[in-house]
Amino acid sequence: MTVAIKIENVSKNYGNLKALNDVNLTINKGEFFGLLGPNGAGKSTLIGILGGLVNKDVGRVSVLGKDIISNYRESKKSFGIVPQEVSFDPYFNVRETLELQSGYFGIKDNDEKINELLEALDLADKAEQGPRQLSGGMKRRLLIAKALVHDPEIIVLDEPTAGVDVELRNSLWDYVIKLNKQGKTIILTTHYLEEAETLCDRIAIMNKGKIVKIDTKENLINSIDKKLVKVQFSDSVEDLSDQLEGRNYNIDEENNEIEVEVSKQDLDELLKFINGLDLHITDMNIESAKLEDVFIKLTNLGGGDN
Ligand SMILES: Nc1ncnc2c1ncn2[C@@H]1O[C@H](COP(=O)(O)OP(=O)(O)OP(=O)(O)O)[C@@H](O)[C@H]1O
Repeated sequence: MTVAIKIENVSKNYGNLKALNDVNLTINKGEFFGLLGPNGAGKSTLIGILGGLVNKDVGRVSVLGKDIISNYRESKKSFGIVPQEVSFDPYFNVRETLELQSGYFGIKDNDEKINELLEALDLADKAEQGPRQLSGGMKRRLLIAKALVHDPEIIVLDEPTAGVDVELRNSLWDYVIKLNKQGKTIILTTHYLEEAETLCDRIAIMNKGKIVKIDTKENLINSIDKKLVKVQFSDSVEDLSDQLEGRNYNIDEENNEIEVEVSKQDLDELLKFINGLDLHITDMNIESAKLEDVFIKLTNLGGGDN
C-alpha cells in the first residue's frame, strides 16, 4: 500500500494551548479517511499544517514519501484543500477565479478541467457571475472547484457541507466518490457524523489536540455494545413504567412506543420480556450502535467519566 500522508509526532501550541499534542497518523493512497472531533479538537490546525498555512512546532509530515517543508512546492501540488472559510476576490467571476487558480499552479489552458468542475458542481450557468452574485451554497461549490483545478492526488475537505442543501450535498458526494474511485485520496472533516459513517473507510477521532482512536468504521461501531429496541403497541403503554424499572428505557405515551437500550448479550432476554407483556405489538425496530455513539464515548461529550 502506498502511503499518502505520514504525520509523525506533530505538536502545535498557541501560547499555552496545545492545539496539537504529539499527533501520529498515516493515511494510505486511495483511502476515504474521516477526521472527526468536537469544536477545537485540532482538525483545522492539522489540515493547515498539511496545506502549509500553519507551522508546526515539532514533528514531521511527509506527503507521498516527501517531507512537506523541504518539498514545499511539490507537496502543495499534491493537495487540494477545501477550507472552512469562504472567501473570494470579488473582481473575478467564477470562471476567472478558476483560471486564476490554475495559473497559480502554472497550468495554462485548463478549460477541460474547469468545464468538468463547473458541470460536476452545477456551476456551469453561473460561470460568468461574480462571487457576490452567488448564494452561500454556490460559493461553497466554487471553493471546492477551486481546490480541484490542478487535479490534486489528495483532496482535503474541511466541513464542505456546512450550510449546504441536501440536493447539493448528494451531488457533491457523488462527485467526491467518483474521484475516490479514480484513486484520489480523500480526507474529510465533518460534524455530520452520518455523512462520515456513510462515506469513510477509516476514521480518526480527535479530542483536545490528540488522536484518541483510529480504526475502520466497522471496528469503531462494533466496539460499542449497544442495541436500541423500539417497539410500538396498539394499546396504551402508560402502565409499563413499573415493569420496565431497572432497565434503560424511554416511554412515548402519545405514540404507544417504548425504547429500551440493552447490550447484545441481553437482547434475547429483552425480546422475551417484551413478548411476555400483555400487549399487542404493531411495529418493532432494533438499531445497532452508530458512529455518533462512538464519538460521544471517545470525546466524552455526553458527560460522565467514560
Ligand atoms: N491562530 C490561532 N491562534 C490561537 N489559537 C488558535 C488558532 N487557531 C486555532 N486555535 C485554537 O486551537 C484549537 C484547535 O483549533 P482548530 O481550529 O484546529 O479545531 P477544529 O477541530 O478544527 O475545530 P472546529 O470543529 O470548531 O473547526 C482551538 O482551541 C482553537 O481555539
